Amino acid sequence: MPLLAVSGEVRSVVAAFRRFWPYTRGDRRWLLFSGVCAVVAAACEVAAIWLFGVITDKALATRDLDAFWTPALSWLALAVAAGLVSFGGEYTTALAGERFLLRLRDGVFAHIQRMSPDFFDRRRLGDLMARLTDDIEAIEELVASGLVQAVTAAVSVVFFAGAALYVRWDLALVACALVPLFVVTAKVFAARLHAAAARERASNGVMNSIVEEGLANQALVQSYNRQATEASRLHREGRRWMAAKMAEARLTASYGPLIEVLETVCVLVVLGMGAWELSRDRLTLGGLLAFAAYLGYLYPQIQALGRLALTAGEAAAGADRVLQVLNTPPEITDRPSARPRAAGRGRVAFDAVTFGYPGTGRPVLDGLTFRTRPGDLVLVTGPSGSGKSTIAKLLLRFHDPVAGGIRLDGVPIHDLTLHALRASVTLLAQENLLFSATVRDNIAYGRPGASEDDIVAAAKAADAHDFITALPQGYDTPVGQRGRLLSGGQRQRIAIARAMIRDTPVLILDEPTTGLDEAAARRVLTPLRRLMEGRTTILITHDPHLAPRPDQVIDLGAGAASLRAVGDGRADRTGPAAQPTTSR
Ligand SMILES: Nc1ncnc2c1ncn2[C@@H]1O[C@H](COP(=O)(O)OP(=O)(O)OP(=O)(O)O)[C@@H](O)[C@H]1O
Repeated sequence: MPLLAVSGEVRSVVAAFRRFWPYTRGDRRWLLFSGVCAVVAAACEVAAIWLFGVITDKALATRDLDAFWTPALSWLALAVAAGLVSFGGEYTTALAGERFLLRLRDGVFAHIQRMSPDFFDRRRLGDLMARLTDDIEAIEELVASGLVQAVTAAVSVVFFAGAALYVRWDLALVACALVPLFVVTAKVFAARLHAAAARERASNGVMNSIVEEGLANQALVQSYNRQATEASRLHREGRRWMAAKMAEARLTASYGPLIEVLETVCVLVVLGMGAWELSRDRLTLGGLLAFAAYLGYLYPQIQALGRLALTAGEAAAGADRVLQVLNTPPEITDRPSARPRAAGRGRVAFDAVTFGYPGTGRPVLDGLTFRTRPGDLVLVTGPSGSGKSTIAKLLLRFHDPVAGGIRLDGVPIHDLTLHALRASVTLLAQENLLFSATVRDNIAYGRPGASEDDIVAAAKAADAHDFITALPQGYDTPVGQRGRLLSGGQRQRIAIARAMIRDTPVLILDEPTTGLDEAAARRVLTPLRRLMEGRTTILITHDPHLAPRPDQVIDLGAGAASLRAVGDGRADRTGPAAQPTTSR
């Protein structure tokens, strides 16, 4: 922003500009077109003011009506032309701005989707959502429409100042001598506004989180009678947000009047000098009026530049928050040499895998080794917190082991692209979430483009077809937020159908009967067994009934992995602290 000297928030604005400018690619010609429109509109205004001076001197002062028509009609033509280019400029600015926003939101969302689930577990969803919506809009105000407004204001300043200089350079210099006052005022205000906006943005994120968490957990809130607590949490944060908003309002509200007083001082000084010149016959009345009109147009443009500096300060606060996300690299990425290999038959091998969650200092898995044949059933047991689900997260590469390696069909999993790896493994998690869509959409989520016959066949195999057809709209019934309009057992059977249609060689079942009562758990057993048929299955469970005849048992008891190979003894080794036990 031209009105700001180099300072903290200018660096922030420049950094944001540099980082986000590439997102304007494809729309720069529209931005350029908007800029050209702004120049033409400003030129039309300058010419119109000149015509106003001509009318005053040639028609009004001389009372000559004949001299009125030509400049008046020219003025009208200029007004129409200015109107048309203004429309074109504003429309293309909006178009470029909205397309910029679309691209930026897509880019940030794509980046966020590459983060491992741990990233989300450590952050508040509502805050991330605020970054993806409000904060991104603030950036648009800086980079796309902000830029066009800055160019418009800057060009207008040059034109009006040039015209004023042309009419009376000495008066114009006096008028311009007061401009630094505007600059200093804008700078002081922008710095303070940046700080207030940063508080406001952060508070907005927290408020969003409180609303999101409160609404997502309404059943818990109501059953624990905690409505008042939730309301007061929101109220407290709302007050903080209000205080920051009021600080912003105080600054913007006092900036306008202050600038107006400065402007009035400038205009009065110039008019005083003009009156002096007029009395000495060194200036015509039309000349003075045109000169005053140029100033009347010039100062608001300087004001607009100042205001843009304030907006830029606010936008930079939003940009900082988006940059925090964009500058966090995904923990797990494809190696350049990773290949999108086709899925094999599902041989899984863990070789001396050691892993601990970052910042916990203690390994959850310590030298875990096991191997499966295609189609094997591996039962993983152990007390709560012993690392059973961690095995699933490592196989899906939500995290990478600290030591040791994991192979799928003989290929180290980090030599596969994440897409290829995950296309070979299906996870049926403890808490099976459905999307807020229809039953059909939720099943088809397992394989986009699945045919109606495939969907029905998967639902039948999951023993879900009967209850689905009994629903009011059958396969078109909406399942509600997170599938909450269905029972736990029904949700689970739809999740089984979804896994069924995905049809991958490796399957991970993480406590698939958690949260189901005995009858519901029994009902999912048959479809679960159907799902496991012919796939390498890693079954994490406390319930041995789920897998009466496993090929291997991994017992992650009390910090030590004990591995029991059932059959041909493919279990090679256990964690260092454990002794392998082979049974049967
Ligand atoms: N994202 C994480 N960050 C830090 N620690 C974690 C994370 N996820 C799990 N842990 C810790 O790692 C340990 C193993 O967790 P894991 O979920 O694998 O246990 P589990 O055996 O599946 O437990 P449960 O039977 O209760 O589901 C736990 O002590 C847990 O606190």
